[in-house]
Amino acid sequence: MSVAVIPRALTIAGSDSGGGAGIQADLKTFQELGVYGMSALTAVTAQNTLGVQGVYPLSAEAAAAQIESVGCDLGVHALKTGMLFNADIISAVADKISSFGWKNVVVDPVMIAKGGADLLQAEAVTALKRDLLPLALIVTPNLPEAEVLAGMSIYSMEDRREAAKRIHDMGSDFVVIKGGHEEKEGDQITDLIYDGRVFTKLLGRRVETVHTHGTGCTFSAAITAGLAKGMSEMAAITEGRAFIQAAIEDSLGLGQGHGPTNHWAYGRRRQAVTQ
Ligand SMILES: Nc1ncnc2c1ncn2[C@@H]1O[C@H](COP(=O)(O)OP(=O)(O)OP(=O)(O)O)[C@@H](O)[C@H]1O
Ligand SMILES: Cc1ncc(CO)c(N)n1
Repeated sequence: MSVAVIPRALTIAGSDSGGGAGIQADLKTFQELGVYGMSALTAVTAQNTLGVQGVYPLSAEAAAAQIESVGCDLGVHALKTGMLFNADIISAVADKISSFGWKNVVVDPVMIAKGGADLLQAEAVTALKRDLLPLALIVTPNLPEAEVLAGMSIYSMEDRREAAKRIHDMGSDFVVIKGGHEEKEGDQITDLIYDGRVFTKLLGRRVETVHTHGTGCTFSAAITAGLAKGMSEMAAITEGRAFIQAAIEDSLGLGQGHGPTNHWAYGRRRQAVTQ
């Protein structure tokens, strides 16, 4: 009798005490998508729907030790990185990914929280580009992050394509430039995917809401879960988009500011369809 393999995914990211972003969002998403979740913490944040009240980074050694513990025992089918905060942590994370030889690597290049707090030190961008992007299978910048990585302003779809090409040249096989920060024009949001050959637009319905805390974390975690289950990159990205769309549409209305999305929504909708 064969024993079913349990898909396992690791998130290397910061803690959001409010539970809507960071490792909390990632682990909820992994769980909802049938993937066993593991975590390596890089920083603790005191955070809620109103903003970030404090950032307490861990040492690079602590981050590396957690990755080693997970990698040498439980095994990792796919991983994502989120908030990495400084260049030392980035280098330590990149070293561990290389030494384990992990290929299903999703890099969410988290830089600034929606309220404006720095989640990555400015001087760490060089380390991100030099050490981590060459190891990425998929990188998922939002528009401001794509501008920083590509070193250009983005106004048009043509600019987005140029930025995607530049970021692809840094070593990631797939680049997904997310459209959540688009100027509001019309009722659609475009995520642009580039695989080094073809541009694909993923169109989604724009939801008018303030509850978009942790959308990028949740989206990249859903993609990672798909990869851990053996899905192709495009299938994982497409399911990730459906997961975050449902999570935004059915948001929970918690907190006094930018509230979390609903990590149950996608699974509940699928259950409703099969009943
Ligand atoms: N109002 C919205 N309606 C529908 N989809 C949205 C909305 N806002 C964001 N999205 C989708 O959510 C995903 C994440 O995009 P976004 O640009 O918000 O990421 P982010 O800025 O990195 O998020 P965060 O920093 O809060 O984690 C993308 O697939 C995007 O299209
Ligand atoms: C810990 C953490 N990671 C990422 C984000 C970006 O949403 C956040 N707000 N907090």
